[in-house]
Amino acid sequence: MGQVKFDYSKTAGYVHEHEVESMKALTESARKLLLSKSGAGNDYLGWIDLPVDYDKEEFARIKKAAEKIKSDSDVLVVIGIGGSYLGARAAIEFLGHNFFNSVSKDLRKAPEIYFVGNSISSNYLAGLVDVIGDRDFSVNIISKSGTTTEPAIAFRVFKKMLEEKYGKDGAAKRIYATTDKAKGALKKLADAEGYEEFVVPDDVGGRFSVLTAVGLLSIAVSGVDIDELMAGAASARKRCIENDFDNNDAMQYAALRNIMLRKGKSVEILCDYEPSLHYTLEWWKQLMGESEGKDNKGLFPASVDLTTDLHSMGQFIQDGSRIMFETVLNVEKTSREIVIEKEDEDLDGLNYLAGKTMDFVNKCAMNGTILAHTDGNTPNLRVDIPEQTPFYLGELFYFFEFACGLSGYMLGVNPFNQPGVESYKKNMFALLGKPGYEAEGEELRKRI
Ligand SMILES: O=P(O)(O)OC[C@H]1O[C@H](O)[C@H](O)[C@@H](O)[C@@H]1O
Repeated sequence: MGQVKFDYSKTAGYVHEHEVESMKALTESARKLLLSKSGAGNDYLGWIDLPVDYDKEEFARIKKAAEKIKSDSDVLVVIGIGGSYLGARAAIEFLGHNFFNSVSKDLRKAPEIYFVGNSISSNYLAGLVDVIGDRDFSVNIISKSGTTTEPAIAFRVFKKMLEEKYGKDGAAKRIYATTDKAKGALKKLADAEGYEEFVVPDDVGGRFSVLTAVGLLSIAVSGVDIDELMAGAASARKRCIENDFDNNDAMQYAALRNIMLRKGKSVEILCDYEPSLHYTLEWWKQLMGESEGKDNKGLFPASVDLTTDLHSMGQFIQDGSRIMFETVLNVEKTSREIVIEKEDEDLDGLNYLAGKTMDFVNKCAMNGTILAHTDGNTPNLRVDIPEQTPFYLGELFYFFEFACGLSGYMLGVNPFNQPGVESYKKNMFALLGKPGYEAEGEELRKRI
């Protein structure tokens, strides 16, 4: 069986072995800090042991709830933002049909799944109401804090819609609340209304929560084997915590990221060659961005979908400001093959590809691009994913989480807080006239 692997061999002309060598001690001390739970943000390290130490009773309840939703709903509405949304969406897109919500139910074998409460767009929300129409649906409202504005607004709308359709009691049986075990407005509401509740553990921050009920319920509804997902994460965990640097992909990746930053590369672009990985990149951006972007430091995490964006951003990556490096997610074996056929008249000039698979073409594009960008002084790292299966996705999630924790400590920041996110919220509340923010509101309005 393969495994998710990290490869930095293509940086050979740019990063020297002695530079990697000199990072080993720092990477090892960051790992010690993580595993001994003695570093900054050590209240939020529950994700480290999660794959082997999770609430089995709740896990079984998640599976049961998923079966119920599958049996009584045509649509599942998942309400959440940031860490309460991106992991589930990443997993469902990585593992599901590329046109998950559009294919027939026979192919999908699950309800349609839509994400909402991740913006404040009334247009988007109203559109989703149209999509549901008069069909049966359920709601999974997810908020660790239980007080985030975007999901709270969306929940009001879908809660009312459910209550009008099924009555208060019927609606309560279709609402699943994933939140803190004790505090927050959502917890209070869920208790009062009698919703089925799932817990976001205190010591797992939002962006590290995909393998808790936050991600697992909707992932299970989509038909994914969540035991396999956890097994993959457990297998990556073992390597991350036990192996030495030379056999430790997460340590090597963390080291290479920090070498790049120190050499003046301030942007890391994560690249995929499969549209179904788009949200994996989005999940990664929150993970890295919120963990490292603080104290005026950090790599800016960006992403491109390839080859799509080679026709838009490719010019800049090849030839623009030399501020970035790339990390390519390489799916080694495609889930579905298409062979390019021969045509009698070669009008489009493609007969030289006859008999080749589309994936062969995709891989040639990838390898050619890696070399071209490297030659253009955009160094390339690569993460190899054997196949798009739950097991390997579990490995991938854990690999990135562990590397993120290491990399943040090597940078000298607390990777597990996000104080900067509060500034916009404060201004928004002040402008909205939220009680308690009156004076700030007056000041801000003068500046608009
Ligand atoms: O789950 P919630 O408490 O609603 O939080 C959702 C998201 O919003 C916040 O503003 C944080 O910056 C994120 O880290 C978090 O994932």
